Amino acid sequence: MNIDLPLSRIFVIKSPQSPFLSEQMTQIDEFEESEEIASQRINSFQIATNLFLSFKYAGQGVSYAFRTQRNFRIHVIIGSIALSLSIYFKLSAVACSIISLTIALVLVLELLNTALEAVVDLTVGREFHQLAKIAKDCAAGAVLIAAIAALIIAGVLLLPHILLAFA
Ligand SMILES: Nc1ncnc2c1ncn2[C@@H]1O[C@H](COP(=O)(O)OP(=O)(O)OP(=O)(O)O)[C@@H](O)[C@H]1O
Repeated sequence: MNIDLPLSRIFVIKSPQSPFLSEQMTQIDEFEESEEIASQRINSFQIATNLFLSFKYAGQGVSYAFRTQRNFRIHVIIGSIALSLSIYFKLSAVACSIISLTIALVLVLELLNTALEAVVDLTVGREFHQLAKIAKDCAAGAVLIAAIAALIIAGVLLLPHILLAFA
């Protein structure tokens, strides 16, 4: 059995009465051809020709998020405080690694949220679109969930040390 069969094709085969069957099959074939062309990124704007330039543009992305996104700055500040406290209280290597990973997760999702917002704005501009709302709300929701998880983890690992220091 061919397990690589696209879901859309399985759906079409299982619906022989579909009036759009041949049209859908043509669309799928065209899509597969265009996907091959797209994978070569012939029409893409490619200027990062070496590793150094790739790092430079990645750095510009982080810098853009820091300059323009208030939430990103807040997460960087809270993350830095949490990491400093982990070092100050001499938390174990495992605990420090877990805190670092949760901070990274929040920042990574914040960057992806910013990227998605840019792509949505590029696509729909100032027009209201229900799908644009879903895309932006879900991306923001992903950041929120990661931030709550980070707070819980920081609370579990750091709070006992903070309370002891003030006791
Ligand atoms: N084109 C659109 N169509 C429909 N709803 C939209 C559209 N653009 C934004 N929204 C709604 O407005 C909300 C805020 O969008 P906006 O682009 O201002 O993000 P933001 O305030 O920069 O978000 P964040 O704080 O996550 O960076 C979205 O979560 C969405 O509900």
